[in-house]
Amino acid sequence: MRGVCDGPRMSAVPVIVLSGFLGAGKTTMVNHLLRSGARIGVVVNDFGAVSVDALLVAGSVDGAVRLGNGCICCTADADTLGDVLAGLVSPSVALDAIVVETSGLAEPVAVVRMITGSADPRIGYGGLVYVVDAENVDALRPDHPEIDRHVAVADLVAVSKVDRVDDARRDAVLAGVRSVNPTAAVTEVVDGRIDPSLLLDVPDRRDDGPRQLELADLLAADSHDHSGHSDHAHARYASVALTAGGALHPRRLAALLERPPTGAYRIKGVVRLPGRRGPLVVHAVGGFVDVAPHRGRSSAGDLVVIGAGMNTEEVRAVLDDLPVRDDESVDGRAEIAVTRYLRTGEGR
Ligand SMILES: Nc1nc2c(ncn2[C@@H]2O[C@H](COP(=O)(O)OP(=O)(O)OP(=O)(O)O)[C@@H](O)[C@H]2O)c(=O)[nH]1
Repeated sequence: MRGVCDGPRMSAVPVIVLSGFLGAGKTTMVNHLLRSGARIGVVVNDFGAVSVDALLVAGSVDGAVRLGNGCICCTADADTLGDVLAGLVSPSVALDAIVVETSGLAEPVAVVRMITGSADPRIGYGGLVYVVDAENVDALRPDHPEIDRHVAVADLVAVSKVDRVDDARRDAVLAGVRSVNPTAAVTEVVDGRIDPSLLLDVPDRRDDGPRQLELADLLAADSHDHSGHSDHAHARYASVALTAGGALHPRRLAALLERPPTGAYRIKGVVRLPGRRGPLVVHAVGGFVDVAPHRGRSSAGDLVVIGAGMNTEEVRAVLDDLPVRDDESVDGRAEIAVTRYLRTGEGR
């Protein structure tokens, strides 16, 4: 899958918002992502309070801001979040993704709006991940209606602590999530072990040459001690790819990007449109679409849908229907369905 979107605009750093009620398992998941080999910036959006999470996440280095593997951890309140993000997306920091962990009490939608509304081309939207605590969610719901409200707007719901409930309870929680949000990607996690590839492009840095033992290595070694539930770790993660030699139909492509299939979390690709000279990089999370001219070397024609709980046959059918058919003519105005998502000044 790597190499599909190697163009410069894909250097827009995806900013993932990670939310969930107090104690749901957000920090545990952040720690797991930090072990993935990707360079991840962690922003703890604690609205002013000194954050215990920041210390936990960075705990192995005495609360230092820059982690040994190049990851960065910092705190930001609503007013400073934009500034913090602007600093983190600078090319010199070279992050693969940023995770903004909102405090359990914060309103994640406000953070999402800030990211999707950002005019900074280096900031991309990486989706809203909401952690639901399988063990405690039923007891919390009556007094905390915001839980269902947040589940309803999430792009991915991670149901945590499934190791602490029986199958019937787990299924009931999953059904409850689906009733509130029928289209989100939904996955179960134990000890935060979500597949990082579901959320971000994990680079293969094995060829980076000799290097010192870093924090990520130590954390990875440590994680092996807790791998009793590894069967769950990659459960339900799926990707479906289309390799198309020719152009895709702009309206059908736009429909896919704007209304991703049930269970899809993100869609990315390098595509051609009929009559348009250069290929385009497309990227969508939760119906938030980003399009840019493709200037990288990888050839156009690949599109990947990544999700959890998808009906992969249905997704395959949607993808197979995208290429312009031989007997089909596409009028020149159709491409606006996709190119309207080009940011200003990007060759609309
Ligand atoms: N058994 C079990 N425990 C878990 C799991 N995920 C997290 N925990 C534990 O639950 C507790 C809370 O996890 P955190 O990751 O700190 O939760 P949080 O959402 O960051 O909490 P706040 O920052 O207080 O909002 C910790 O003791 C974790 O070890 C899981 O899947 N299974």
